[in-house]
Amino acid sequence: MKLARNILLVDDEPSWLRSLAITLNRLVPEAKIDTCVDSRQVDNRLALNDYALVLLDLTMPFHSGETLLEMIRSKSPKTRVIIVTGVNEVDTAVRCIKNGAYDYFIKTDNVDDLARTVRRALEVVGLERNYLMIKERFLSRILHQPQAFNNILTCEPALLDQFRYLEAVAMSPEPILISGESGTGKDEFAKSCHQLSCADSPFININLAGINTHAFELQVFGQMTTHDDGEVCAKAGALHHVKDGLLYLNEIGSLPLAAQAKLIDVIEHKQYYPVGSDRPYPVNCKIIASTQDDLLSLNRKGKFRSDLLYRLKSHKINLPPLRERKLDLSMLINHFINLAANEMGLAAPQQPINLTSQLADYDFPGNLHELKGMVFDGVSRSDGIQLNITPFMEAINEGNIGAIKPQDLISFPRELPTLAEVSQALIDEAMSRTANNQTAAARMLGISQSALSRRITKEK
Ligand SMILES: Nc1ncnc2c1ncn2[C@@H]1O[C@H](COP(=O)(O)OP(=O)(O)OP(=O)(O)O)[C@@H](O)[C@H]1O
Repeated sequence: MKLARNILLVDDEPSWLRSLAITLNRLVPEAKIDTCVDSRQVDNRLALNDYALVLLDLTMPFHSGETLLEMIRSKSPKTRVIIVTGVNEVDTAVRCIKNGAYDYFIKTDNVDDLARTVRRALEVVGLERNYLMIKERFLSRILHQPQAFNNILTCEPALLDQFRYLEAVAMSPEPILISGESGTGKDEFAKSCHQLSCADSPFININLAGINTHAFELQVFGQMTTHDDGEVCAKAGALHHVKDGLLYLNEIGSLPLAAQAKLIDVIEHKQYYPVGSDRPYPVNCKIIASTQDDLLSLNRKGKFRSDLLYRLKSHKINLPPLRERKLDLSMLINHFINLAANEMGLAAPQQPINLTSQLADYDFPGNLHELKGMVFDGVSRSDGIQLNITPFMEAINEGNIGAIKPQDLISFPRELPTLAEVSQALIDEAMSRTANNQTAAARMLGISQSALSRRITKEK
């Protein structure tokens, strides 16, 4: 399911139908509008199309609006009906609402009010359908399109759960937020979502790290420039190019506050204005954002808007770091060995049997980026038979140096010095390293300057 936006206008007056379609196209640009002038065709049109909303006249030849209302409510209960009629009778209006109409408008009513109601009804239908679909899919616990996850190898139950969740929410009109450290597979998840929701449409990835508001607007919204001679030059942005595909906004935590306000407008109103234009254009794409930052803590520091945070969090995927996915290690190493060997035109070397146990305590701060780099390095240095493990050992050793405590580096003579001697030696060393600056020496030794001064005086 995409956004609920298909509307059928039913009225026996062709000129009214035409003008209503034009007005709604202008005021609710995200809607896709069909018209039907013959009440006998309504049943057929509903069977062929999945309409979110029907705007229905009451008095028509062949079938009255009230008969059609009853038929639509029983045959297409997920379709909402708004009565738009010249009949200004309270009794009729009450009867229609009781029989399931979403709202009732008189043709002379303000058309802006009608447009607002149409937009609200589309949102209600979208949310209802979305909720039902997520519930059905998530409860089934079966992956319907496992091929969408072909590039994400895992046997970790926590990640397999995320596959099911992504499949359930991929068609939702709400945005998805993917969070996780660098290299945990956020881009791969966004690509899987593209496969699941709109594989035949474009996938556009925009990295927001370091972007300013103007650059964001130009890149995402595009620009219209009117020259002095009246000629208009248009430079399309990502929202135009992506059409009904997927827009992936990478590093959303880096977006400046002013640009966040523009983005929330896009998500809320499903429309955007190119720079220099006051004409709204509809947004038809799916939006995924990703972050390495803790957006809640950025929000507390006033660097991330609450409204954007809560809209993005409607569907949230959190990817665990590689250090919490050690079950996957061996499989990922083999996968990257094959990738590397393929790319370098070499025979794929074997993974040493004990490699993963040697890596058991290594944290992989760079996650899969780091593992991939190590394996590629190991393949390029290998003899074609066994993977060269030098890059892994270098990383483990570098990691261990960081973990060494100062006391591990001290070596003692056979006969131990007294505490007083060690204390004096430490003070002398600190004073000599700091050119007799007591404040700096005290900081080095972890005591106050007055405490150091007392000790020095006592020694004298
Ligand atoms: N489960 C996986 N199986 C196989 N390859 C993977 C898996 N997850 C990620 N990769 C690969 O690891 C590398 C890093 O993944 P990816 O770029 O998706 O991470 P990221 O979280 O988006 O990183 P960054 O925050 O730096 O953009 C990529 O080459 C990707 O193809």
